[in-house]
Amino acid sequence: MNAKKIFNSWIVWVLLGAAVLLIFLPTLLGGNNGRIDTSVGMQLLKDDKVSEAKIFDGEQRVDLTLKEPLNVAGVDKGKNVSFYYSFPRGTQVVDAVDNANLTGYTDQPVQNNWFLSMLGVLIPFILIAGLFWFILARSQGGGSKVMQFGKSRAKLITKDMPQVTFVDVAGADEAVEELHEIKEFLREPGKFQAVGAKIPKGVLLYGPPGTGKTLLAKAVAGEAGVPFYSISGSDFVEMFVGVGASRVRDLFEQAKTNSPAIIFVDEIDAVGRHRGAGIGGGNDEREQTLNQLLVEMDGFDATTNVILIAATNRPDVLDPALLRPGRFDRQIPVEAPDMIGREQILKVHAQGKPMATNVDLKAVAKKTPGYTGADLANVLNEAALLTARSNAQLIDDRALDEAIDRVMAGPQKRSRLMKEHERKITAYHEGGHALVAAAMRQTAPVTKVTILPRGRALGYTMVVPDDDKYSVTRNELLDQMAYAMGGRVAEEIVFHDPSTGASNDIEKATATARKMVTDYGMSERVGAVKLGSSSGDAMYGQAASRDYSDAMANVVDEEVRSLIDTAHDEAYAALTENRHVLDRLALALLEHETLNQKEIEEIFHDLVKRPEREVWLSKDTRPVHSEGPVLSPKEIAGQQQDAVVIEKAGE
Ligand SMILES: Nc1ncnc2c1ncn2[C@@H]1O[C@H](COP(=O)(O)OP(=O)(O)OP(=O)(O)O)[C@@H](O)[C@H]1O
Ligand SMILES: [Zn+2]
Repeated sequence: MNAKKIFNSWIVWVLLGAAVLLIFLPTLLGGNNGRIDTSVGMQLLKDDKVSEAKIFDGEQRVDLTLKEPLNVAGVDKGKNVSFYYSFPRGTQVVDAVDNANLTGYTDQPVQNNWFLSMLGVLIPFILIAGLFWFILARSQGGGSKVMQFGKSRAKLITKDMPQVTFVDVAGADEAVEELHEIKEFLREPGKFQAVGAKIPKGVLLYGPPGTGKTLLAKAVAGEAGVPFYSISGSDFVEMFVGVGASRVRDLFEQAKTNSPAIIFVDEIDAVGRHRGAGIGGGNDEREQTLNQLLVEMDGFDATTNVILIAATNRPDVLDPALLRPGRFDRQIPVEAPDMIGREQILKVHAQGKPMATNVDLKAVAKKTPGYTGADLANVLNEAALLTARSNAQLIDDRALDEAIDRVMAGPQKRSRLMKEHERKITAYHEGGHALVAAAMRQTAPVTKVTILPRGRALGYTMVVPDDDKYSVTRNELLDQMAYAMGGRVAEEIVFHDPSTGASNDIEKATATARKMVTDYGMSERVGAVKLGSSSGDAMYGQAASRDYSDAMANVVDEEVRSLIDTAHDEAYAALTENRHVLDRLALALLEHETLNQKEIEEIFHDLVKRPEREVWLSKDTRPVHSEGPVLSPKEIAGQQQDAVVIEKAGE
């Protein structure tokens, strides 16, 4: 921990001061409490000025209460009547007290309230200890807000003149298009003001992490050539009330004096959460910050020329007040890129990286479904690192393949020596996934199987569709569940002793089954009903709320179980029917560790596919309607061409 930082913080000094004060307080107070000289005390007793006396044997102290207020020399106590003095050991003092004419007299032997005096000494130390504990806890909690407190705010608010432009943002054309207008406005506000056009005050970019939200915001500033002020929502959330709000004020002031400008607030959900939500109800500080933000936004007028861009992965938890017209009324989704987008992003990041001539970025894009811009940038960087490490000059396919796996699952664990039996289990497990996937009717081809451990996985099987998919059908989901169970079922069939390696598969299959029942309306017994709300604030530990009865919960559980059971049966059937293929695959895996799509297809040449499933009916009283869909114009055109070809062939 950085001690210097701690002592920079005034709050620490204040607390330390308080503790020191407390240590010396008893002494200081003692002086004021009317300590008098022994001789004076004895004289007072003699002069019959004392009404009550208390002797504390242990402390060798006598407390006196006088009959009337007295200004004793050296002790200006005004109207006080309580004094005490210390006495030397001996009977002298006791005699003096005895001889005096007192209304009350107590002799307290050695009892001397040690507990209380100990407490007086201990409390300051407890305070100091508590203080340090507090600092430690804070700094470990990742926030270390105490330490930042005294720091200049300018460091949290960064000003930048970004050089990036829209060209650097690939595969996010819709978002870029929306932002073009903002750029135009910042460049030529007069043009918009002249026709009375209202420009949005705030733009909200939302989407998964790493999709380029920050990059987009910077690109707007870069294109318009205006300063870019950025701060993260989590920086606002200070422990001291009022700091966040004043920081917001600062930020807007800075931006306004340098307008036109862009203010970028990352992770706005940290301040912009629905008020009164989260653990323990509201958080005053956060609310104040949020309110200040709203006030500042409302204060924008047509001549302000400042645009607020915010980013979040959780638009669902934002306070509705933020989304009202005149605030973040423009909301732009920034999604993970599609295949073409991925290729474009790869092209952007491949600049300045020498590639082997046979490298096909389109193929890389195809192998990386679901990867975000940040992932792809990472893939190319990893590939470059691997190339440099092996002293090669050009990045080739092998480096790219390894980089893709690395980004997905972490580096290979070559050093991990697996026992032969464990490798065999893994080979059958992964073989089981691959075989069941290939035996299903609605599943994309298996493109890779490996038993090289990587990250936390012992191996993995990759099933990648030819095209991006935006929705999934019931049969496809059932297929997915079946091949998720495939690994576990293969272990069962071959070894009669399943391992723990399947826990992740089981978790995935169960999650799919539950969604089919509660979200997708794919269970006959439950029907097309949405159960529970998915807006549960998982980040704050709230589970999705359940808005159905216990009886319905039972039905859901039964349906989930039955779906899993069916998947288990299907995997079992596929694997037992093709046991010889499974053995062949396991053997190849044990020998080569990794198999590519071509090698897998060869092994599967005599694989028996599962039959199509029966037509699914949502209810018995809704029988199969035999008419299928119409042909699309494209299909009709295709058919006519076929007919022409057949005619030609028949000539
Ligand atoms: N569409 C894209 N085109 C080019 N590069 C991209 C794209 N998306 C992301 N990147 C790369 O990923 C990096 C991280 O992206 P960025 O920080 O903008 O993501 P983000 O959406 O703001 O993520 P977070 O939500 O985690 O803040 C960028 O600096 C850039 O190198
Ligand atoms: Zn598995």
